Amino acid sequence: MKLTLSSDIKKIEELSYEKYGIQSITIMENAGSSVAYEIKEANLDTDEFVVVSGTGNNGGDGFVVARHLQNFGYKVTVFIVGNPKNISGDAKINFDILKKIDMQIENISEQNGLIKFEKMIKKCPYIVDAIFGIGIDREISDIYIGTIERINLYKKFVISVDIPSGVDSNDGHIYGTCVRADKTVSFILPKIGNIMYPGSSYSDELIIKTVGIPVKAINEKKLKYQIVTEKFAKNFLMLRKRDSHKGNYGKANIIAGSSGLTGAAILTCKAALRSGLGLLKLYIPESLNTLITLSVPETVTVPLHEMRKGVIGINHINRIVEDSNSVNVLAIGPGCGNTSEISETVRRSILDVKAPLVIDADGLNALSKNIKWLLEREGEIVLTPHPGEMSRLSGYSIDEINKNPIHIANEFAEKWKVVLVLKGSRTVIATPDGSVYVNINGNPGMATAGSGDVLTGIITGFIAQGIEVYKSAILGVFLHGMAGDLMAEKRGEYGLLAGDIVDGLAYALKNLTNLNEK
Ligand SMILES: NC(=O)C1=CN([C@@H]2O[C@H](COP(=O)(O)OP(=O)(O)OC[C@H]3O[C@@H](n4cnc5c(N)ncnc54)[C@H](O)[C@@H]3O)[C@@H](O)[C@H]2O)[C@H](O)CC1
Ligand SMILES: [K+]
Repeated sequence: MKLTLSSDIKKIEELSYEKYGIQSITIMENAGSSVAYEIKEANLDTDEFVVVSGTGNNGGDGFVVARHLQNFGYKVTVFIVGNPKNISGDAKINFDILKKIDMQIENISEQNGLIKFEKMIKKCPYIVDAIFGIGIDREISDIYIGTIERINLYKKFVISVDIPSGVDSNDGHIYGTCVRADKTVSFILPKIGNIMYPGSSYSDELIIKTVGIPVKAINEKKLKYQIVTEKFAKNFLMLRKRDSHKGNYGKANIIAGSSGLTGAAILTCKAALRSGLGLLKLYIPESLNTLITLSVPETVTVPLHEMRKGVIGINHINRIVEDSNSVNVLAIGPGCGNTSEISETVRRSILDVKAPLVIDADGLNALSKNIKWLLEREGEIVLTPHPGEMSRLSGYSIDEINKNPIHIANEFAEKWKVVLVLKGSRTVIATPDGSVYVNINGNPGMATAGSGDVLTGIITGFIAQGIEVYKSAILGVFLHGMAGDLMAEKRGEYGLLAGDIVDGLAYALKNLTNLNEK
């Protein structure tokens, strides 16, 4: 499902009005009535509702909701917040209708308005939040703060129009305070602020309603962001033919692990194997070889003589590069340690390995000191940073990255021509052509040591099988989250281990392939 900026929505609405002859008042009517029907069908334990309207078009939607609720037999009181003189356009038309049908209208901004409002919502804690929609553009102040804080204090049920008031629809940040909604009815397509944190956490449920905008208008607007859904991801899976053999499922080389960090190598290999690839080769310091072969017997290991204990010496790089030019993918980084050897291995792989690369963890830390190596890269490459690694790669602070991961991932992927998997509560996959995919499954239990190693393994495994690189990244992130959700269902989030995600992968893949067979 596509994801929008407020400018995208405005462009789509403009196209609909100017090119396709749709009347904006019709869209407002459809928007407001869709919210009213959502309330009616929820069969809430009330026959009374309070509608809180701002003075913009979100407020206009609220006026339409009020009229439809009255028609459904609800007792409705409308509270305006802001100066009613600012109400204009379609909102004004609907405001004037309310006055003509003797709707109970109060003005919170008037003397004692807030006291009246508080008294009302104590009696009737069922509220429609139509204060701000995609038009909010600054910190919330004075009377609006008082209104929103009272809504959150006394509410029994709040339904937000388009987006909870206080969320920035373009990046999900909060303008100081925000309505906490039980439901949000958004229109046409979800906004980034509906999906990204913290905005996404201000509504328990999100419903998207088409409100009469022609599909032609939506398709005419090139939208670069989209949500990863099961329907979207499962199409990337390769079906396994009955008469196949392991050669059909590709080969991957992995450089991972060093003394004290073998767990990362084990998790990455197990995850790659669980993804269904044919043959996996792990380059490992020879002193760690026994441990690895006991832990992951399905992996072919290449024990390499160590110049320094527990580290792969640079004397092996030519062999690794040569080997890797005859496999489907090379992954570097999990548990490699921050050494000059790994840095040289990353450099040579970027420059000389034409097969797709997956670089994670310590491989990223090496790259971040020499980002210009990417300019000499010929083959495809996937980078899988968490915000800390992304900060070192991009120069943005971790706070900036967490505030706007979509924009920063998009900018970096286009600039450096990489597939970027920016991990987080909403993992973002950005591609060199400027497309951005937001994954919305997964759970906080997955924020655990080794979870990133598992993701690297999954993505590597899918590339090995011949799935396009960007699709492998999307499918890998989706399945990683699906596996984590399946295992959290069984074991809870607190006790979730990265190894559980590896176990969950098999079930997640089974579920997804069953869906494909239907
Ligand atoms: N015809 C249409 O455009 C339709 C829009 N839909 C709904 O309209 C909202 C967008 O409206 P809204 O969010 O109210 O934005 P506006 O620009 O109309 O008005 C906002 C109003 O508030 C002022 N403002 C912004 N931030 C603040 C603040 N922090 N404090 C105080 N005041 C603030 C701003 O200056 C404007 O004056 C959209 O979400 C839909 O719900 C219909 O659904 C479809 C038709
Ligand atoms: K709202």
